[in-house]
Amino acid sequence: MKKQFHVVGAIIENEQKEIFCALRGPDMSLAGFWEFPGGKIETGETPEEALVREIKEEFNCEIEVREKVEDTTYEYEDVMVRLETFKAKLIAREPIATEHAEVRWISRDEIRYLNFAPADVPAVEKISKKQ
Ligand SMILES: Nc1nc2c([nH]c(=O)n2[C@H]2C[C@H](O)[C@@H](COP(=O)(O)OP(=O)(O)OP(=O)(O)O)O2)c(=O)[nH]1
Repeated sequence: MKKQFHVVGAIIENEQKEIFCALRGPDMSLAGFWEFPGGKIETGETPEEALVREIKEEFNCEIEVREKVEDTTYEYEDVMVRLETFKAKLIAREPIATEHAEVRWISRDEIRYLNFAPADVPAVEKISKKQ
């Protein structure tokens, strides 16, 4: 059976209504794909706790987790990923890339043109339509 990961991703919106997107680097799995920042839930954590921890670890900032946007399971060639995405607000510091190749704030009109990881596509489509 394939390995299964339960992953959380944050849809962080700024005051200009742009969304924070991160590009996976060459040393990461799914290299070259854009994603919503986040990571794997550890044992004993709620999805919201995992998201706050991952964003602090990888982007050195604090978020507050808001409502859930999407819950999708995607079967990659070697792993199954269940990705839950949540809206989130920055409450302290600006996010900075420590592991990712690049980060960008993108408008909802433009977000569909980024090459997002396949598991993220339903969430990207959902937020692209909403203004
Ligand atoms: N963080 C995040 N991961 C995602 C998204 N979409 C998606 O398929 N993934 C996948 C990539 C990874 O296989 C896994 C998340 O793992 P992680 O962010 O903890 O990454 P990692 O570098 O520790 O994982 P890995 O390279 O060891 O596989 O979920 C997304 O929007 N955000």
